[in-house]
Amino acid sequence: MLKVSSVTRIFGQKAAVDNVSFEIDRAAFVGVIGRSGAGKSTLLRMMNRLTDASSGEISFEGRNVLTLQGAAKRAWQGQCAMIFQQFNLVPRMDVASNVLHGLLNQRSTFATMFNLWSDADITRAMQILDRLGIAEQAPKRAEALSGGQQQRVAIARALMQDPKVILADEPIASLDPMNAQVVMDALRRIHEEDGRMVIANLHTLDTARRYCDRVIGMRDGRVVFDGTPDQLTTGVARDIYGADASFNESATSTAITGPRDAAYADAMLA
Ligand SMILES: Nc1ncnc2c1ncn2[C@@H]1O[C@H](COP(=O)(O)OP(=O)(O)OP(=O)(O)O)[C@@H](O)[C@H]1O
Repeated sequence: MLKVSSVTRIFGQKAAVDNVSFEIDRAAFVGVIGRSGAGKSTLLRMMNRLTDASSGEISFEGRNVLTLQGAAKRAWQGQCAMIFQQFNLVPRMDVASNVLHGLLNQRSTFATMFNLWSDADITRAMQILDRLGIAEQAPKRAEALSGGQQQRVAIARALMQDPKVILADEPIASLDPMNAQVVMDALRRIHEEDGRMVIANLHTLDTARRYCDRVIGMRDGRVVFDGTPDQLTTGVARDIYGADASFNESATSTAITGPRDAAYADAMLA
């Protein structure tokens, strides 16, 4: 499905991503972990074509997305929606309009400028907000919402594109543990219910272990681990983070506690 082959990105003298290769053959939930500066964001940004690769290939369903230009590139960016640590919403715009802006790639500039959304688009935006438990926030300005709610608006905006892949760059790094759990549960549910691939950069081990089917560990631009959460032992984690024997897992923990079950998630979303 997604094949990353010998991808490198050089900034100045430094390889931010250094000859990275891996394959994801189904719509899995994949976590990418590693210390700050390991190259996680650069890797995701290359997939989404926000950053150019220096060399290598990234193919999705058999097509190299790194060479796409113009409309084909925009169409690919529509298929792999990106979610950011800082949500990247328009703060003074209402929540529903922020979500509708997920359609930007598919609409003319004219229609977008004048907010000419069809009834079907508006209904869909509201259904997606409802699914994420924040429909009642639709008329509010995005900036009036909590961080966890804003990230769910960003997820709703991504879903508006009906993407095959969701790329999440540190989606919970700005959130408290409770909101982090709500957002991760939402991403996991979207993955399970819709069969969308999720690739999430995560800075905490416990989150990666808990939510991901597969974890890729990066260090200094290279993949140093690629396996299941079970294989991600403390020793392996020490290697990925480049820490010595005093490595303490809790230093990379969001301290999410409590059972991950539907009732709990529903209570949080209510
Ligand atoms: N636009 C840029 N220009 C120059 N250097 C860059 C640029 N973007 C990233 N880098 C460098 O590339 C390396 C990898 O950065 P990247 O942001 O991909 O890492 P990361 O693992 O996502 O870290 P963080 O979690 O801190 O974002 C770092 O050394 C960073 O300074």
